Amino acid sequence: MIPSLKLIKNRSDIGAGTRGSDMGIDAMEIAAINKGNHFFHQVAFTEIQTRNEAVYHGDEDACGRRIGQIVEQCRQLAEVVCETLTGKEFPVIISGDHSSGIGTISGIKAAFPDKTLGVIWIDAHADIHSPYTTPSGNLHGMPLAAVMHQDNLSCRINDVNTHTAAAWELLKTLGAPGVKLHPEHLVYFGVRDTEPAEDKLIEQLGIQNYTVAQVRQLGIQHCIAEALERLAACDMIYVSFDVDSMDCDQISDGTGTPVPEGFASGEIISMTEAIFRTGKVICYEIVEVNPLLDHRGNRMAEVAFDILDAVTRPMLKAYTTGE
Ligand SMILES: NC(=[NH2+])NCCC[C@H](N)C(=O)O
Repeated sequence: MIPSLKLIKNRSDIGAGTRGSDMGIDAMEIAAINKGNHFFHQVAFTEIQTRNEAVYHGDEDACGRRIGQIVEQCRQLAEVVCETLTGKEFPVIISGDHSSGIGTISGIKAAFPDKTLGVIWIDAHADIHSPYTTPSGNLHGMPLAAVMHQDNLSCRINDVNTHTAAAWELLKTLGAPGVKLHPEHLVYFGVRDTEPAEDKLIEQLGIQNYTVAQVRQLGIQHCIAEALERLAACDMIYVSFDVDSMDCDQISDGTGTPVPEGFASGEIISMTEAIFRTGKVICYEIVEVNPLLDHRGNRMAEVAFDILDAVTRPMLKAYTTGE
């Protein structure tokens, strides 16, 4: 049976350095309305309470900005993701910034502690820093290190205070104890803007990244088939789509950390559809749409909505028609 889809709106932007990704959800809804598409009206949704007022507080955590509030945000998101999955629904999450990945993965592991998780992370960034290596202090650059328990201390550049260090340990244990994702069960698509500490860790852990050029040269179906082969031992797959994986020059700069030479939206759709065809995907997330930074009207949100619509349409159709 195909589970019914549950939309989780997580309007949190405090893991990013620039404000406004909390408005990405509303920008996508407006894009849908303007296209005459009733997705946001038809799909059941839950909203996660935000802590975005944290931007007004003094922040002592230079190596993990607003980390205390992000622990709470991710804890709450994890609870809702877990409830959704145990209620046999399929969570589709729209988040502000990508620190949400900690909450989502923690929720999946809370729901299925004994199952092996595979993650396909479609992003321009590796998001594998820890407070010890981050150049910015922004938590949206750290979600994968948190769930994989990778502090990467051999590349340490920061002195981390005790509050940040304690909150980081809390982030690692959200939802379920232990490592939630093993490096061999993570596959990147489109990563092209990293720092040396990330490059070293990726190499050391042997994490696979399919670059935009490789995907074009080898073909989408080939790369996805290979990626899925790598995740053959995984019982379930989470697809995390950061819109900055797309080409900011060709599509839009409506995202906090835009990067050129990325994917086209059609490529993202084909890749995601191929991943969904495995039947193993149990959760899908879109992040980092920031309409305040968009120099092309509401284009990033329009494109992000088209992708959401395309990848969820078969699921929606199946459960409304009972196929
Ligand atoms: N999810 C994102 N947009 N991440 C951007 C991270 C950028 C940079 N690596 C940092 O840690 O600050």
